Amino acid sequence: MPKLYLLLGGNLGNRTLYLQQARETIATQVGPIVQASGIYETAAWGKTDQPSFLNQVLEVETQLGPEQVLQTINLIEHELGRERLEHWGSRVIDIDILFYDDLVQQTQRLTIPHPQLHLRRFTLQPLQEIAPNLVHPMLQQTISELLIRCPDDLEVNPYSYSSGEL
Ligand SMILES: Nc1ncnc2c1ncn2[C@@H]1O[C@H](COP(=O)(O)OP(=O)(O)OP(=O)(O)O)[C@@H](O)[C@H]1O
Ligand SMILES: Nc1nc2c(c(=O)[nH]1)N=C(CO)CN2
Repeated sequence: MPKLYLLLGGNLGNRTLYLQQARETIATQVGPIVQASGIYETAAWGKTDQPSFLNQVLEVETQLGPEQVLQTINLIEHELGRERLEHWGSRVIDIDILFYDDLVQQTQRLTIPHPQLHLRRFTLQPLQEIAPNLVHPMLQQTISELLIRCPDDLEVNPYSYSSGEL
């Protein structure tokens, strides 16, 4: 079954509760979560004048194709109250597709692997926890290697491990 890596993030409201609700909905609508990283508190990247985020990475087994995954996670974001206000702005929940097996796809709607994952410590740190030896299919480097070379030095701190348990 295809293996999918998702990044969850949010910096508004009850951040742990939104992550928990996202995990529960993903498990029923996308597929079983086979690994979950701990939850990290991370300084806002890109647009820095906003509250810090909680981020977590999930490995999910799914029978959905990539476009169906995108449709489903957009619906979950909508159900949980996500409003698209501004690019890189504050949000209650954001769900990004990081990898879908070894697929490389660039269309207007969907880019896999996520085009900026190698530039974002808030993504690489939780990803490294559950998939250190995963090889990026375009960059041909492992997640551990990408993390060492990541130019971003924003703070990424462990926040909660118990909530990351399955
Ligand atoms: N790998 C991907 N995962 C999720 N959405 C993607 C991906 N590639 C392209 N998209 C497109 O991006 C849109 C969502 O953009 P969104 O508003 O979440 O961007 P953002 O979270 O502000 O920024 P970023 O994508 O840089 O994290 C989706 O509707 C989708 O069509
Ligand atoms: N720390 C952190 N910063 C961000 C995040 C995020 O999830 N975590 N998401 C963004 C838009 O996708 C922009 N900036």
